[in-house]
Amino acid sequence: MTYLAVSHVTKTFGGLVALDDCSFVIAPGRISCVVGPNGAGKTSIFNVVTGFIKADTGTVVFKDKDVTSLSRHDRVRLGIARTFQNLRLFEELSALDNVLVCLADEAGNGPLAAMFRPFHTEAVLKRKKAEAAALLDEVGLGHKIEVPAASLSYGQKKLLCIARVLATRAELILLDEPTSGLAAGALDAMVTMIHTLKARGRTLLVVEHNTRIVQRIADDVLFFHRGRLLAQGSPDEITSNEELGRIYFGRGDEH
Ligand SMILES: Nc1ncnc2c1ncn2[C@@H]1O[C@H](COP(=O)(O)OP(=O)(O)OP(=O)(O)O)[C@@H](O)[C@H]1O
Repeated sequence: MTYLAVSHVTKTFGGLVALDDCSFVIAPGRISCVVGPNGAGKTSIFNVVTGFIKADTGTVVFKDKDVTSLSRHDRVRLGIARTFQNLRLFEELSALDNVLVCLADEAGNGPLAAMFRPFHTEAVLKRKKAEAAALLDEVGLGHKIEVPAASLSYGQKKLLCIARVLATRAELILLDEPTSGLAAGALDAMVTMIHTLKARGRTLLVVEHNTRIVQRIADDVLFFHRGRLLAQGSPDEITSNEELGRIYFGRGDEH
């Protein structure tokens, strides 16, 4: 079975080539880190895989199904979900409600059911609240259920984003810079969370700038530069490649 296959994807914005004929395959159950200098195309490839942008050319296949023309919502239903660099939480809502809105709807629980079978709807809501609370517990936020997202620390907000992704029941999870901006303790909690997701059978694609974190979490690394996938290999293969090192560190960036 082809788990995830991106083939010949190109995306331009005006004259700028954000993705240039990118092809790669991801095996299930692994953690693949997407690395490269600023503007390399890392977020763009996430956007193409999750349906947030449409590629000019190329295809995306997930579990043998061509999802290239599916909407982002249909892709979530098939099991592809993501987080964002800028989090996109409902800041004024509680942690619980932030997760609740991401929980998949149960069949037969539409507005008509609410009108004619209110007790059923109430029971469904109760079940969903319990499920959302369990997910918050799983990411270590069980004690913050009623707290508005705005009151959480930055590290807790990032964990809340993970709970929201889990609520979609996705099996392929794309995390856009999950460790950026985190202090040591929160960073270790996120690394542990990423390993836990893998241990529970999830497949992860992770945009990660910090090479030390890449070494701690990655089974495979995809190295992007100027929209092109320059290399795919093990963390050791990629970090020991002098040419890639020059590209990555050549701008004096701190990684
Ligand atoms: N919606 C857009 N409109 C115009 N240009 C865009 C758009 N999205 C991305 N780009 C451009 O495409 C290129 C790749 O951007 P992308 O965000 O994918 O890079 P990145 O590797 O994620 O960078 P960073 O590490 O800085 O987040 C950049 O030059 C960026 O400015």
